[in-house]
Amino acid sequence: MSTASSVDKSAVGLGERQFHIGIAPGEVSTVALLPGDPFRVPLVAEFLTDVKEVAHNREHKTMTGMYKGRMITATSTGMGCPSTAIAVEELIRVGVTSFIRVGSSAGLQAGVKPGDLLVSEGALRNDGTTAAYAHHGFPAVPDLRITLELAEAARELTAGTTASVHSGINASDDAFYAETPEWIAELNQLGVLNVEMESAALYVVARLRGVRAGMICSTSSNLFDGTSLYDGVDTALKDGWMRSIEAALEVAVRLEL
Ligand SMILES: O=P(O)(O)O[C@H]1O[C@H](CO)[C@@H](O)[C@H]1O
Ligand SMILES: O=c1cc[nH]c(=O)[nH]1
Repeated sequence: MSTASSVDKSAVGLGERQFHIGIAPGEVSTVALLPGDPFRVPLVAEFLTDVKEVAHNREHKTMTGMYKGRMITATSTGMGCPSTAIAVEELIRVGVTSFIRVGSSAGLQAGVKPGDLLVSEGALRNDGTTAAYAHHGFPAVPDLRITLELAEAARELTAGTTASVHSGINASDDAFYAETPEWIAELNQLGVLNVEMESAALYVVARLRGVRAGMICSTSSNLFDGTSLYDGVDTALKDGWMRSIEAALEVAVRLEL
C-alpha cells in the first residue's frame, strides 16, 4: 500500500507539462468532465463555445471551452482504474479541483434500460489500483453535493422522455471479459445498480488529494436481464451520453465548481 514514503514523482513531466496527459498549469479549468473514451471528448465540446484542443497524449485527449460563463475542461481517462488514477493525479497537479465522470455503464438491476442515467452514490472497489492507495475498507465515495445536483439535473433533463434516472451504488471492476454470471448475480443480490471500470480510482484518489468527484453514466446494456448493445452503439446510449454531459455541465455551473 502506498504511504507517505511513496516515491516522489512530483518532478515527472516535460518541464511543467504533465508526463501522461501533456498539460501544463494554467491550460485547464478547475472542473473536468471525464469520459473514458477520447472520441467522446468532442461530444462535450458540442455544448461549449471558444473550444480549444489542449493536448492529446496516449488515451488522454483534453479540450476546453466555455459553458454559461464557466470554463470547462474535458479529459478522457482511458479504460480502467490505472489510467484513471494517472489522469486524475496529473489533472490535480495542473489545477483541477472538481471531477465529474461522464461514462457508460452496464445495469445490474431489473428495469435499468439502455439510455437510462445512473448517478453513483459510491463504488464497490473491485479493482487493483486503489489497493495501492488505501486499506480495502476505505470507502470509494463521491462528493455528496455533486451527487445530489447530478441527480436533480438528470431528472430535469429526462422529464418527458422514455429515459429514467437511477441513483445507487455501482461496482468498479477491472476485468470486462472476466465478469462471471456468478459475480453479476452476487452484485445484483447486493442491490448494486450498475458496473463500470473507473469510479473506484476517481473517488479514492480524489478523497486522498482533497478534491471533489462525482459520476453520471449512460446505460449501455443490462447484464442481469441480458439486454446488450455491445454489437453496436445504440441511439439510446448516445442520448444518455449527451444528457449525462449536459447534467454535468449544469452541475459545474450551479455549484460554481
Ligand atoms: O464508456 P466509458 O466511459 O469508457 O465506460 C465504460 O466503458 C468501458 C468498457 O466498455 C469502461 O471504460 C467502462 O467503464
Ligand atoms: O465492467 C463493465 C463495464 C461496463 N460494461 C460491462 O459489461 N462491464
